Amino acid sequence: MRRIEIFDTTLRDGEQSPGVALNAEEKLQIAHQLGKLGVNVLEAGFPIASPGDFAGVRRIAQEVRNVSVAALARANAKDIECAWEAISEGESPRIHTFIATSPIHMRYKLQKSPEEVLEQAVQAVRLAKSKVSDIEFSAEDASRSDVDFLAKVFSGVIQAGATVLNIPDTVGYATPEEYAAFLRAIMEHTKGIEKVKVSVHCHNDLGLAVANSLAAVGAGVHQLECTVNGIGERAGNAALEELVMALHTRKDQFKAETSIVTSEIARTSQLVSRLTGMMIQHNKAIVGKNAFAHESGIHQDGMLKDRSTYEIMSPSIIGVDAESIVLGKHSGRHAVQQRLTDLGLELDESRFEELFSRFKLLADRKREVTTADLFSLVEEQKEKTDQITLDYLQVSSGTHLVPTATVGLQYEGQRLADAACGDGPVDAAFKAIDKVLGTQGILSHYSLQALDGGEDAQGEVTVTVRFGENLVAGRGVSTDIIEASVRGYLQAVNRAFVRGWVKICENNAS
Ligand SMILES: CC(=O)SCCNC(=O)CCNC(=O)[C@H](O)C(C)(C)COP(=O)(O)OP(=O)(O)OC[C@H]1O[C@@H](n2cnc3c(N)ncnc32)[C@H](O)[C@@H]1OP(=O)(O)O
Ligand SMILES: CC(C)C(=O)C(=O)O
Repeated sequence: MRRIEIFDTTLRDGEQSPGVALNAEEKLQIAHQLGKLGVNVLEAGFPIASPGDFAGVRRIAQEVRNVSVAALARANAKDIECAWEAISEGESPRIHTFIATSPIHMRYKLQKSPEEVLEQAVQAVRLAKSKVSDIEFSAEDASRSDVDFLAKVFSGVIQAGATVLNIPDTVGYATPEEYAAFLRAIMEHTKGIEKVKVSVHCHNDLGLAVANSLAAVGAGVHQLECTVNGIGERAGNAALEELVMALHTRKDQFKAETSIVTSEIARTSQLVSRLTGMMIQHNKAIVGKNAFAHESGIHQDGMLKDRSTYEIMSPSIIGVDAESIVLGKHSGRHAVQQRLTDLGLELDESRFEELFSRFKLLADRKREVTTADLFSLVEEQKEKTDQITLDYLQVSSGTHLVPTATVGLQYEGQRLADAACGDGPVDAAFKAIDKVLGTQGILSHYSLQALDGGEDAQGEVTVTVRFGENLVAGRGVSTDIIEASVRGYLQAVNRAFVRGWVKICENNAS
Protein backbone atom coordinates (compact mmCIF):
# COMPACT_ATOMS: atom_id res chain seq x y z
CA MET A 1 0.00 0.00 0.00
CA ARG A 2 1.27 3.47 -0.88
CA ARG A 3 0.80 6.23 1.70
CA ILE A 4 -0.98 9.30 0.27
CA GLU A 5 -0.60 12.54 2.25
CA ILE A 6 -3.65 14.67 2.89
CA PHE A 7 -3.09 18.43 2.59
CA ASP A 8 -6.15 20.13 4.01
CA THR A 9 -6.90 23.64 2.76
CA THR A 10 -10.29 24.18 4.43
CA LEU A 11 -8.89 27.20 6.27
CA ARG A 12 -7.42 28.77 3.12
CA ASP A 13 -9.14 27.75 -0.12
CA GLY A 14 -12.22 26.62 1.85
CA GLU A 15 -12.44 30.04 3.44
CA GLN A 16 -12.40 31.57 -0.05
CA SER A 17 -16.03 30.35 -0.40
CA PRO A 18 -18.16 33.43 -1.02
CA GLY A 19 -19.69 34.67 2.24
CA VAL A 20 -17.37 32.73 4.56
CA ALA A 21 -15.12 34.63 6.95
CA LEU A 22 -13.74 32.78 9.95
CA ASN A 23 -12.21 34.64 12.86
CA ALA A 24 -8.96 33.50 14.52
CA GLU A 25 -10.81 31.65 17.29
CA GLU A 26 -12.95 29.72 14.80
CA LYS A 27 -9.93 28.88 12.65
CA LEU A 28 -8.11 27.57 15.68
CA GLN A 29 -11.06 25.40 16.66
CA ILE A 30 -11.21 23.85 13.19
CA ALA A 31 -7.42 23.43 13.11
CA HIS A 32 -7.47 21.45 16.37
CA GLN A 33 -10.16 19.19 14.93
CA LEU A 34 -8.16 18.74 11.70
CA GLY A 35 -5.27 17.65 13.93
CA LYS A 36 -7.50 15.00 15.50
CA LEU A 37 -8.66 13.97 12.05
CA GLY A 38 -5.04 13.19 11.21
CA VAL A 39 -4.35 15.43 8.20
CA ASN A 40 -0.66 15.58 7.27
CA VAL A 41 -0.57 19.24 6.29
CA LEU A 42 -2.96 21.96 7.33
CA GLU A 43 -2.95 25.11 5.21
CA ALA A 44 -3.94 27.66 7.83
CA GLY A 45 -4.42 30.69 5.59
CA PHE A 46 -2.96 33.41 3.39
CA PRO A 47 -1.29 35.70 5.97
CA ILE A 48 -0.83 38.74 3.68
CA ALA A 49 -4.60 38.77 3.00
CA SER A 50 -5.57 40.51 6.27
CA PRO A 51 -4.35 41.12 9.83
CA GLY A 52 -7.08 38.73 11.00
CA ASP A 53 -5.83 35.96 8.75
CA PHE A 54 -2.26 36.59 9.84
CA ALA A 55 -3.34 36.31 13.51
CA GLY A 56 -5.30 33.10 12.82
CA VAL A 57 -2.39 31.44 11.01
CA ARG A 58 0.05 32.48 13.74
CA ARG A 59 -2.08 31.07 16.54
CA ILE A 60 -2.55 27.81 14.68
CA ALA A 61 1.20 27.47 14.10
CA GLN A 62 1.85 28.19 17.79
CA GLU A 63 -0.81 25.90 19.19
CA VAL A 64 -1.51 23.00 16.86
CA ARG A 65 1.09 20.23 17.11
CA ASN A 66 1.72 16.97 15.26
CA VAL A 67 0.74 18.42 11.92
CA SER A 68 2.66 20.47 9.41
CA VAL A 69 1.22 24.01 9.20
CA ALA A 70 1.43 25.72 5.80
CA ALA A 71 0.84 29.34 4.83
CA LEU A 72 0.21 30.62 1.31
CA ALA A 73 2.25 33.39 -0.34
CA ARG A 74 2.31 34.84 -3.83
CA ALA A 75 5.69 34.63 -5.53
CA ASN A 76 6.96 37.88 -4.06
CA ALA A 77 9.12 38.88 -1.11
CA LYS A 78 6.39 40.71 0.85
CA ASP A 79 4.04 37.72 0.89
CA ILE A 80 6.81 35.24 1.69
CA GLU A 81 8.19 37.33 4.58
CA CYS A 82 4.67 37.68 5.96
CA ALA A 83 3.88 33.96 5.60
CA TRP A 84 7.13 33.06 7.34
CA GLU A 85 6.49 35.47 10.20
CA ALA A 86 3.09 33.84 10.73
CA ILE A 87 4.29 30.22 10.80
CA SER A 88 7.84 30.47 12.11
CA GLU A 89 6.85 29.21 15.57
CA GLY A 90 5.24 26.10 14.12
CA GLU A 91 6.53 22.63 14.85
CA SER A 92 6.85 21.76 11.19
CA PRO A 93 6.22 24.87 9.06
CA ARG A 94 5.80 24.91 5.29
CA ILE A 95 5.82 27.96 3.02
CA HIS A 96 3.51 27.45 0.06
CA THR A 97 4.28 29.84 -2.76
CA PHE A 98 2.59 29.97 -6.14
CA ILE A 99 2.45 31.68 -9.49
CA ALA A 100 0.31 31.04 -12.56
CA THR A 101 1.90 29.31 -15.56
CA SER A 102 -0.90 29.10 -18.14
CA PRO A 103 -0.77 31.38 -21.19
CA ILE A 104 -4.14 32.89 -20.21
CA HIS A 105 -3.08 33.78 -16.67
CA MET A 106 0.41 34.95 -17.60
CA ARG A 107 -0.84 37.19 -20.38
CA TYR A 108 -4.02 38.68 -18.94
CA LYS A 109 -3.64 38.48 -15.18
CA LEU A 110 0.07 38.70 -14.44
CA GLN A 111 0.88 40.55 -17.66
CA LYS A 112 4.28 38.88 -17.66
CA SER A 113 6.23 36.85 -20.20
CA PRO A 114 6.90 33.15 -19.53
CA GLU A 115 10.56 34.00 -18.90
CA GLU A 116 9.61 36.56 -16.25
CA VAL A 117 7.28 34.07 -14.57
CA LEU A 118 10.01 31.40 -14.54
CA GLU A 119 12.44 33.86 -12.98
CA GLN A 120 9.90 35.04 -10.38
CA ALA A 121 9.04 31.44 -9.39
CA VAL A 122 12.69 30.51 -8.89
CA GLN A 123 13.43 33.70 -6.91
CA ALA A 124 10.42 33.12 -4.69
CA VAL A 125 11.39 29.54 -3.88
CA ARG A 126 14.98 30.61 -3.24
CA LEU A 127 13.83 33.28 -0.78
CA ALA A 128 11.42 30.87 0.94
CA LYS A 129 14.20 28.27 1.19
CA SER A 130 16.38 30.77 3.04
CA LYS A 131 13.71 30.73 5.79
CA VAL A 132 12.64 27.10 6.09
CA SER A 133 13.38 23.73 4.50
CA ASP A 134 9.85 22.62 3.56
CA ILE A 135 8.72 24.58 0.48
CA GLU A 136 5.70 23.83 -1.65
CA PHE A 137 5.51 25.44 -5.06
CA SER A 138 2.20 25.55 -6.96
CA ALA A 139 1.83 26.36 -10.63
CA GLU A 140 -1.57 28.02 -10.65
CA ASP A 141 -3.76 26.96 -13.59
CA ALA A 142 -1.25 24.18 -14.28
CA SER A 143 -3.78 22.02 -16.13
CA ARG A 144 -4.10 24.71 -18.84
CA SER A 145 -0.34 25.24 -19.06
CA ASP A 146 2.09 24.07 -21.70
CA VAL A 147 3.80 20.82 -20.63
CA ASP A 148 7.31 21.84 -21.69
CA PHE A 149 7.09 25.26 -20.05
CA LEU A 150 5.66 23.80 -16.85
CA ALA A 151 8.38 21.14 -16.68
CA LYS A 152 10.96 23.92 -17.10
CA VAL A 153 9.45 25.92 -14.23
CA PHE A 154 9.26 22.82 -12.03
CA SER A 155 12.86 21.83 -12.82
CA GLY A 156 13.94 25.38 -11.88
CA VAL A 157 12.08 25.47 -8.57
CA ILE A 158 13.35 22.01 -7.58
CA GLN A 159 16.87 23.30 -8.09
CA ALA A 160 15.99 26.36 -5.97
CA GLY A 161 14.87 24.10 -3.10
CA ALA A 162 11.19 23.20 -3.53
CA THR A 163 10.26 19.99 -1.70
CA VAL A 164 6.68 19.66 -2.95
CA LEU A 165 5.38 20.46 -6.44
CA ASN A 166 1.68 21.08 -6.77
CA ILE A 167 -0.03 20.72 -10.16
CA PRO A 168 -3.48 22.25 -9.66
CA ASP A 169 -6.54 22.08 -11.84
CA THR A 170 -7.36 25.59 -10.69
CA VAL A 171 -10.47 26.15 -12.77
CA GLY A 172 -11.82 22.59 -12.66
CA TYR A 173 -11.37 22.14 -16.41
CA ALA A 174 -9.56 18.79 -16.56
CA THR A 175 -11.10 15.37 -17.09
CA PRO A 176 -9.70 12.30 -15.32
CA GLU A 177 -7.84 10.45 -18.11
CA GLU A 178 -6.57 13.65 -19.67
CA TYR A 179 -5.35 14.93 -16.26
CA ALA A 180 -3.58 11.64 -15.43
CA ALA A 181 -1.81 11.72 -18.81
CA PHE A 182 -0.85 15.38 -18.26
CA LEU A 183 0.61 14.59 -14.82
CA ARG A 184 2.60 11.67 -16.22
CA ALA A 185 4.02 13.90 -18.96
CA ILE A 186 5.03 16.57 -16.43
CA MET A 187 6.70 14.01 -14.19
CA GLU A 188 8.54 12.55 -17.14
CA HIS A 189 9.92 15.92 -18.29
CA THR A 190 10.80 17.51 -14.93
CA LYS A 191 14.43 17.23 -13.84
CA GLY A 192 14.87 16.13 -10.22
CA ILE A 193 11.21 15.07 -9.84
CA GLU A 194 12.32 11.95 -7.92
CA LYS A 195 13.61 14.23 -5.09
CA VAL A 196 10.25 15.87 -4.38
CA LYS A 197 6.65 15.03 -3.56
CA VAL A 198 4.06 15.65 -6.24
CA SER A 199 0.70 17.06 -5.25
CA VAL A 200 -2.63 17.87 -6.91
CA HIS A 201 -5.28 20.44 -6.03
CA CYS A 202 -8.53 20.02 -7.95
CA HIS A 203 -11.52 22.33 -8.23
CA ASN A 204 -15.04 21.14 -8.79
CA ASP A 205 -16.39 23.38 -11.57
CA LEU A 206 -17.46 20.36 -13.62
CA GLY A 207 -18.09 18.15 -10.58
CA LEU A 208 -14.87 16.25 -11.32
CA ALA A 209 -12.59 17.34 -8.46
CA VAL A 210 -12.64 14.01 -6.66
CA ALA A 211 -12.49 11.95 -9.88
CA ASN A 212 -9.50 13.98 -11.10
CA SER A 213 -7.71 13.66 -7.74
CA LEU A 214 -8.23 9.89 -7.77
CA ALA A 215 -6.96 9.70 -11.34
CA ALA A 216 -3.88 11.56 -10.07
CA VAL A 217 -3.34 8.85 -7.43
CA GLY A 218 -3.30 6.38 -10.31
CA ALA A 219 -0.68 8.52 -12.03
CA GLY A 220 1.56 8.29 -8.95
CA VAL A 221 1.15 11.55 -7.01
CA HIS A 222 2.01 11.65 -3.29
CA GLN A 223 -0.26 14.36 -1.90
CA LEU A 224 -3.92 15.31 -2.35
CA GLU A 225 -5.17 18.81 -1.53
CA CYS A 226 -8.76 19.03 -0.41
CA THR A 227 -11.26 20.66 1.93
CA VAL A 228 -13.79 19.36 4.42
CA ASN A 229 -17.25 19.17 2.80
CA GLY A 230 -15.59 20.23 -0.47
CA ILE A 231 -16.01 23.93 0.30
CA GLY A 232 -13.90 26.48 -1.53
CA GLU A 233 -13.67 29.02 -4.32
CA ARG A 234 -16.67 28.83 -6.75
CA ALA A 235 -17.94 25.21 -6.87
CA GLY A 236 -15.35 24.24 -4.27
CA ASN A 237 -12.45 21.83 -3.97
CA ALA A 238 -12.13 18.06 -3.86
CA ALA A 239 -13.94 16.91 -0.72
CA LEU A 240 -11.58 15.40 1.86
CA GLU A 241 -14.14 12.89 3.12
CA GLU A 242 -14.90 11.63 -0.39
CA LEU A 243 -11.23 11.17 -1.29
CA VAL A 244 -10.40 9.43 1.97
CA MET A 245 -13.38 7.09 1.89
CA ALA A 246 -12.90 6.28 -1.80
CA LEU A 247 -9.27 5.31 -1.11
CA HIS A 248 -10.32 3.37 1.98
CA THR A 249 -13.33 1.57 0.53
CA ARG A 250 -11.65 0.80 -2.81
CA LYS A 251 -8.18 -0.15 -1.54
CA ASP A 252 -8.39 -2.98 -4.03
CA GLN A 253 -8.37 -0.43 -6.86
CA PHE A 254 -6.11 2.34 -5.58
CA LYS A 255 -3.69 0.32 -3.44
CA ALA A 256 -3.16 3.42 -1.35
CA GLU A 257 -4.05 4.57 2.16
CA THR A 258 -4.08 7.77 4.21
CA SER A 259 -3.42 8.58 7.86
CA ILE A 260 -6.94 9.95 8.36
CA VAL A 261 -8.82 8.81 11.46
CA THR A 262 -12.06 8.10 9.63
CA SER A 263 -14.16 8.06 12.80
CA GLU A 264 -13.48 11.83 13.11
CA ILE A 265 -14.92 12.61 9.66
CA ALA A 266 -18.55 13.26 10.65
CA ARG A 267 -17.58 15.45 13.61
CA THR A 268 -15.17 17.49 11.51
CA SER A 269 -17.73 17.93 8.78
CA GLN A 270 -20.36 19.17 11.26
CA LEU A 271 -17.94 21.60 12.87
CA VAL A 272 -16.87 23.10 9.54
CA SER A 273 -20.48 23.39 8.42
CA ARG A 274 -21.49 25.16 11.61
CA LEU A 275 -18.61 27.61 11.80
CA THR A 276 -18.63 28.51 8.12
CA GLY A 277 -22.44 28.62 7.89
CA MET A 278 -22.22 26.43 4.76
CA MET A 279 -24.85 23.77 4.96
CA ILE A 280 -24.26 20.26 3.73
CA GLN A 281 -26.65 19.11 1.03
CA HIS A 282 -28.67 16.12 2.22
CA ASN A 283 -27.49 13.81 -0.57
CA LYS A 284 -23.81 14.80 -0.23
CA ALA A 285 -21.61 11.69 -0.38
CA ILE A 286 -20.27 10.43 2.97
CA VAL A 287 -21.44 13.28 5.24
CA GLY A 288 -24.89 14.22 3.90
CA LYS A 289 -27.87 13.56 6.15
CA ASN A 290 -29.16 10.95 3.69
CA ALA A 291 -25.81 9.29 2.93
CA PHE A 292 -26.69 6.27 5.07
CA ALA A 293 -30.49 6.54 4.99
CA HIS A 294 -32.60 3.93 3.27
CA GLU A 295 -36.08 4.98 2.25
CA SER A 296 -37.60 2.51 -0.14
CA GLY A 297 -39.17 -0.81 0.80
CA ILE A 298 -36.99 -3.02 -1.40
CA HIS A 299 -33.85 -1.41 -0.02
CA GLN A 300 -35.08 -1.68 3.57
CA ASP A 301 -35.93 -5.32 3.00
CA GLY A 302 -32.42 -5.95 1.62
CA MET A 303 -30.81 -4.08 4.52
CA LEU A 304 -32.76 -6.08 7.08
CA LYS A 305 -31.61 -9.32 5.48
CA ASP A 306 -28.00 -8.23 5.10
CA ARG A 307 -26.60 -4.69 5.33
CA SER A 308 -24.05 -5.36 2.58
CA THR A 309 -26.90 -5.38 0.04
CA TYR A 310 -27.13 -1.57 0.02
CA GLU A 311 -24.33 -0.36 2.31
CA ILE A 312 -20.77 -0.16 0.95
CA MET A 313 -19.42 1.24 4.21
CA SER A 314 -20.76 1.31 7.73
CA PRO A 315 -21.81 4.74 9.09
CA SER A 316 -19.76 3.98 12.22
CA ILE A 317 -16.58 4.16 10.15
CA ILE A 318 -17.04 7.92 9.74
CA GLY A 319 -18.16 8.34 13.36
CA VAL A 320 -21.92 8.22 12.94
CA ASP A 321 -23.41 5.85 15.50
CA ALA A 322 -27.00 5.05 16.29
CA GLU A 323 -27.83 6.71 19.60
CA SER A 324 -29.23 4.30 22.14
CA ILE A 325 -29.82 6.93 24.85
CA VAL A 326 -32.39 9.55 23.96
CA LEU A 327 -31.77 12.85 25.71
CA GLY A 328 -34.80 14.84 26.85
CA LYS A 329 -36.37 16.67 29.78
CA HIS A 330 -35.96 13.68 32.10
CA SER A 331 -32.24 13.26 31.45
CA GLY A 332 -29.74 14.06 34.17
CA ARG A 333 -26.21 15.36 34.22
CA HIS A 334 -24.57 11.93 33.75
CA ALA A 335 -26.31 11.19 30.49
CA VAL A 336 -25.67 14.66 29.08
CA GLN A 337 -22.04 14.60 30.21
CA GLN A 338 -21.54 11.14 28.66
CA ARG A 339 -22.98 12.25 25.32
CA LEU A 340 -20.77 15.36 25.30
CA THR A 341 -17.72 13.20 26.03
CA ASP A 342 -18.72 10.79 23.25
CA LEU A 343 -18.89 13.76 20.92
CA GLY A 344 -15.44 14.97 21.99
CA LEU A 345 -16.92 18.09 23.59
CA GLU A 346 -15.02 18.46 26.86
CA LEU A 347 -16.35 21.28 29.08
CA ASP A 348 -15.09 22.40 32.48
CA GLU A 349 -17.53 22.25 35.40
CA SER A 350 -18.85 25.80 35.23
CA ARG A 351 -19.36 25.71 31.44
CA PHE A 352 -21.08 22.33 31.79
CA GLU A 353 -23.46 23.65 34.47
CA GLU A 354 -24.35 26.65 32.33
CA LEU A 355 -24.92 24.41 29.31
CA PHE A 356 -26.96 21.96 31.38
CA SER A 357 -29.39 24.68 32.46
CA ARG A 358 -29.90 25.71 28.80
CA PHE A 359 -30.28 22.02 27.93
CA LYS A 360 -33.19 21.77 30.38
CA LEU A 361 -34.85 24.90 28.97
CA LEU A 362 -34.57 23.45 25.46
CA ALA A 363 -35.79 20.02 26.60
CA ASP A 364 -38.94 21.70 27.90
CA ARG A 365 -39.59 22.98 24.38
CA LYS A 366 -38.89 19.79 22.39
CA ARG A 367 -39.27 16.07 22.85
CA GLU A 368 -35.71 15.00 22.14
CA VAL A 369 -32.46 16.92 22.40
CA THR A 370 -30.38 15.56 19.56
CA THR A 371 -26.66 15.55 18.82
CA ALA A 372 -27.13 18.52 16.51
CA ASP A 373 -28.92 20.38 19.34
CA LEU A 374 -26.00 19.66 21.69
CA PHE A 375 -23.45 20.96 19.19
CA SER A 376 -25.60 24.03 18.83
CA LEU A 377 -25.80 24.59 22.62
CA VAL A 378 -22.00 24.41 22.79
CA GLU A 379 -21.66 26.84 19.87
CA GLU A 380 -24.05 29.31 21.53
CA GLN A 381 -21.83 29.25 24.60
CA LYS A 382 -18.85 30.28 22.46
CA GLU A 383 -20.85 33.15 21.00
CA LYS A 384 -21.43 34.47 24.53
CA THR A 385 -18.64 36.94 23.78
CA ASP A 386 -21.09 38.81 21.52
CA GLN A 387 -21.23 42.46 22.51
CA ILE A 388 -24.78 43.04 21.25
CA THR A 389 -27.30 40.55 22.57
CA LEU A 390 -31.00 39.95 22.13
CA ASP A 391 -33.11 41.13 25.05
CA TYR A 392 -36.58 40.46 23.66
CA LEU A 393 -38.50 40.14 20.42
CA GLN A 394 -42.16 40.72 19.61
CA VAL A 395 -43.66 40.24 16.18
CA SER A 396 -47.11 40.58 14.76
CA SER A 397 -48.01 39.29 11.34
CA GLY A 398 -50.90 37.63 9.62
CA THR A 399 -52.92 37.61 6.43
CA HIS A 400 -54.43 41.08 7.04
CA LEU A 401 -51.66 42.69 9.10
CA VAL A 402 -48.61 44.70 8.15
CA PRO A 403 -45.77 42.61 9.58
CA THR A 404 -44.28 44.55 12.47
CA ALA A 405 -41.46 43.68 14.85
CA THR A 406 -40.20 45.22 18.06
CA VAL A 407 -36.69 44.25 19.04
CA GLY A 408 -34.94 44.92 22.35
CA LEU A 409 -31.15 44.61 22.46
CA GLN A 410 -28.46 44.97 25.11
CA TYR A 411 -25.20 46.72 24.36
CA GLU A 412 -22.63 47.83 26.93
CA GLY A 413 -25.16 47.54 29.75
CA GLN A 414 -27.76 49.66 27.95
CA ARG A 415 -31.16 48.47 26.80
CA LEU A 416 -32.01 49.62 23.30
CA ALA A 417 -35.28 49.07 21.47
CA ASP A 418 -37.15 50.03 18.33
CA ALA A 419 -39.88 48.78 16.00
CA ALA A 420 -40.16 48.47 12.22
CA CYS A 421 -42.48 47.15 9.54
CA GLY A 422 -41.32 44.88 6.73
CA ASP A 423 -42.34 42.56 3.90
CA GLY A 424 -42.63 39.75 6.42
CA PRO A 425 -41.91 39.24 10.13
CA VAL A 426 -38.24 38.34 9.53
CA ASP A 427 -37.69 41.37 7.31
CA ALA A 428 -39.43 43.56 9.90
CA ALA A 429 -37.22 42.18 12.69
CA PHE A 430 -34.01 42.75 10.68
CA LYS A 431 -35.13 46.31 9.91
CA ALA A 432 -35.87 46.89 13.60
CA ILE A 433 -32.33 45.74 14.51
CA ASP A 434 -30.84 48.10 11.93
CA LYS A 435 -33.01 50.90 13.29
CA VAL A 436 -31.92 50.26 16.88
CA LEU A 437 -28.22 50.13 16.02
CA GLY A 438 -28.07 52.58 13.12
CA THR A 439 -26.63 49.83 10.90
CA GLN A 440 -27.57 49.17 7.28
CA GLY A 441 -27.33 45.47 6.55
CA ILE A 442 -28.35 44.13 3.15
CA LEU A 443 -29.40 40.51 3.30
CA SER A 444 -27.67 38.64 0.49
CA HIS A 445 -28.45 35.07 1.54
CA TYR A 446 -30.97 33.51 3.92
CA SER A 447 -31.58 29.85 4.53
CA LEU A 448 -33.62 27.99 7.06
CA GLN A 449 -33.49 24.32 7.87
CA ALA A 450 -34.58 22.04 10.66
CA LEU A 451 -31.61 20.97 12.80
CA ASP A 452 -33.03 17.46 12.83
CA GLY A 453 -36.14 15.74 11.63
CA GLY A 454 -39.37 15.88 13.61
CA GLU A 455 -42.10 18.44 14.06
CA ASP A 456 -40.45 19.93 17.18
CA ALA A 457 -37.01 20.30 15.54
CA GLN A 458 -35.14 23.53 16.18
CA GLY A 459 -34.88 25.90 13.24
CA GLU A 460 -31.37 26.78 12.10
CA VAL A 461 -31.05 29.98 10.13
CA THR A 462 -27.94 30.97 8.22
CA VAL A 463 -27.64 34.48 6.82
CA THR A 464 -25.06 36.35 4.82
CA VAL A 465 -25.33 40.10 5.24
CA ARG A 466 -23.57 42.83 3.32
CA PHE A 467 -22.36 45.82 5.34
CA GLY A 468 -20.90 48.29 2.85
CA GLU A 469 -18.29 46.33 0.87
CA ASN A 470 -18.08 43.44 3.33
CA LEU A 471 -20.01 40.21 3.48
CA VAL A 472 -20.40 38.46 6.80
CA ALA A 473 -22.20 35.28 7.82
CA GLY A 474 -24.28 34.56 10.90
CA ARG A 475 -26.17 31.62 12.28
CA GLY A 476 -28.97 31.35 14.81
CA VAL A 477 -30.87 28.45 16.32
CA SER A 478 -34.17 28.39 18.15
CA THR A 479 -37.42 26.48 18.30
CA ASP A 480 -38.95 29.73 16.99
CA ILE A 481 -37.76 30.41 13.44
CA ILE A 482 -38.15 34.20 13.68
CA GLU A 483 -36.03 34.22 16.82
CA ALA A 484 -33.49 31.96 15.04
CA SER A 485 -33.41 34.49 12.16
CA VAL A 486 -32.87 37.40 14.54
CA ARG A 487 -30.09 35.53 16.35
CA GLY A 488 -28.42 34.77 13.00
CA TYR A 489 -28.64 38.42 11.90
CA LEU A 490 -27.29 39.59 15.27
CA GLN A 491 -24.36 37.22 15.00
CA ALA A 492 -23.52 38.73 11.62
CA VAL A 493 -23.82 42.25 13.10
CA ASN A 494 -21.55 41.27 16.02
CA ARG A 495 -18.95 39.84 13.66
CA ALA A 496 -19.06 42.93 11.47
CA PHE A 497 -18.82 45.10 14.60
CA VAL A 498 -15.73 43.25 15.90
CA ARG A 499 -14.06 43.71 12.52
CA GLY A 500 -14.84 47.43 12.51
CA TRP A 501 -17.15 47.15 9.49
CA VAL A 502 -20.11 48.74 11.28
CA LYS A 503 -20.42 51.43 13.92
CA ILE A 504 -23.21 51.45 16.48
CA CYS A 505 -25.30 54.63 17.01
CA GLU A 506 -27.09 54.22 20.29
CA ASN A 507 -30.09 56.46 19.62
CA ASN A 508 -32.67 54.31 21.22
CA ALA A 509 -31.40 53.65 24.73
CA SER A 510 -34.04 53.33 27.45
C1 LIG B 1 -5.98 30.04 -7.08
C2 LIG B 1 -6.04 30.69 -5.77
O1 LIG B 1 -6.89 30.33 -5.03
S1 LIG B 1 -4.89 31.81 -5.38
C3 LIG B 1 -5.34 32.46 -3.84
C4 LIG B 1 -6.47 33.41 -3.99
N1 LIG B 1 -6.83 33.95 -2.72
C5 LIG B 1 -6.97 35.25 -2.52
O2 LIG B 1 -6.78 36.07 -3.40
C6 LIG B 1 -7.47 35.65 -1.16
C7 LIG B 1 -6.63 36.72 -0.49
N2 LIG B 1 -6.30 37.81 -1.35
C8 LIG B 1 -6.20 39.10 -0.92
O3 LIG B 1 -6.49 39.43 0.22
C9 LIG B 1 -5.65 40.11 -1.88
O4 LIG B 1 -5.95 39.71 -3.21
C10 LIG B 1 -4.10 40.26 -1.70
C11 LIG B 1 -3.82 40.84 -0.31
C12 LIG B 1 -3.38 38.93 -1.82
C13 LIG B 1 -3.55 41.19 -2.76
O5 LIG B 1 -4.28 42.37 -2.73
P1 LIG B 1 -3.89 43.61 -3.69
O6 LIG B 1 -2.46 43.95 -3.45
O7 LIG B 1 -4.89 44.66 -3.44
O8 LIG B 1 -3.95 43.04 -5.19
P2 LIG B 1 -5.18 42.45 -6.01
O9 LIG B 1 -5.76 41.30 -5.30
O10 LIG B 1 -6.12 43.52 -6.42
O11 LIG B 1 -4.39 41.96 -7.33
C14 LIG B 1 -3.52 40.86 -7.28
C15 LIG B 1 -2.10 41.29 -7.67
O12 LIG B 1 -1.24 40.16 -7.39
C16 LIG B 1 -0.63 39.71 -8.61
N3 LIG B 1 -0.50 38.28 -8.48
C17 LIG B 1 -1.47 37.35 -8.60
N4 LIG B 1 -0.96 36.16 -8.36
C18 LIG B 1 0.34 36.33 -8.07
C19 LIG B 1 1.36 35.44 -7.72
N5 LIG B 1 1.12 34.17 -7.57
N6 LIG B 1 2.59 35.93 -7.50
C20 LIG B 1 2.83 37.26 -7.61
N7 LIG B 1 1.88 38.15 -7.93
C21 LIG B 1 0.65 37.68 -8.17
C22 LIG B 1 -1.59 40.18 -9.70
O13 LIG B 1 -0.97 40.21 -10.95
C23 LIG B 1 -1.96 41.55 -9.17
O14 LIG B 1 -0.83 42.37 -9.36
P3 LIG B 1 -0.93 43.92 -9.83
O15 LIG B 1 -1.49 44.64 -8.63
O16 LIG B 1 0.48 44.28 -10.10
O17 LIG B 1 -1.82 43.93 -11.02
C1 LIG C 1 -2.78 28.39 -4.84
C2 LIG C 1 -3.26 27.24 -5.64
C3 LIG C 1 -2.81 25.94 -5.07
C4 LIG C 1 -4.74 27.22 -5.77
O1 LIG C 1 -5.47 27.45 -4.84
C5 LIG C 1 -5.30 26.80 -7.06
O2 LIG C 1 -4.56 26.69 -8.04
O3 LIG C 1 -6.53 26.59 -7.12
